[in-house]
Amino acid sequence: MFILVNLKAYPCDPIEVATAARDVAEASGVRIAVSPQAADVARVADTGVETWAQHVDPNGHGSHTGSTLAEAVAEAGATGTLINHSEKRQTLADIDGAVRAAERAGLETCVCANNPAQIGAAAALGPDSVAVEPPALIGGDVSVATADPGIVEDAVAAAAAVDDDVDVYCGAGISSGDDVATAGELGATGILLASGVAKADDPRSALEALVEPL
Ligand SMILES: O=C(CO)COP(=O)(O)O
Repeated sequence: MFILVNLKAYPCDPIEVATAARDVAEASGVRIAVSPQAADVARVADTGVETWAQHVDPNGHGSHTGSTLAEAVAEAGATGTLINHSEKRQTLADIDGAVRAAERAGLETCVCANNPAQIGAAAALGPDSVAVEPPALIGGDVSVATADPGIVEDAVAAAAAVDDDVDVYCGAGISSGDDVATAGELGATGILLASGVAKADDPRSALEALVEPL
């Protein structure tokens, strides 16, 4: 399983989380990445942890004030990017453009979606992975894998019907190793989580608990 820790705009110490994630990944052999604010990408990447951007815009270099350039986050050390997170929705055309921009910059891509129908549409754009995250469960205490296992299974089927090569992740409310294991049993090959680590009193212990059953 791939574990992607999205720090969103939470007031955590990104270096504390990044260092813990790097150490837990090394000790467990589980692939773990951290996705900080764009301004923190370089110093998070400097810890040695796999680092993802939270968003990139479809544009390349040019007159695009305020944009997050795929080339810039790649230059800062990111190796992947989320696109169309539930809290950073884009139009279909911009999602397509962002996937292409990320590819040009050599970034791995994960397009987020609310439900299986959107997962199918996202998979058709040819990203490396898609992630189903029901908005109502994001930031809550109940894992998507427990609250709505059918949405994970249906997302896996929707992606496979379009393109077998696109990995399917899931997220929302995931905080324990059991949640991660259950997501895997439903067919997900990775999870996205945020509050379970970014808001934990001890992010290192939270990460150790996540990988424990893997
Ligand atoms: O949005 C998410 C990850 O991208 C999920 O957030 P929570 O883990 O806080 O539910």
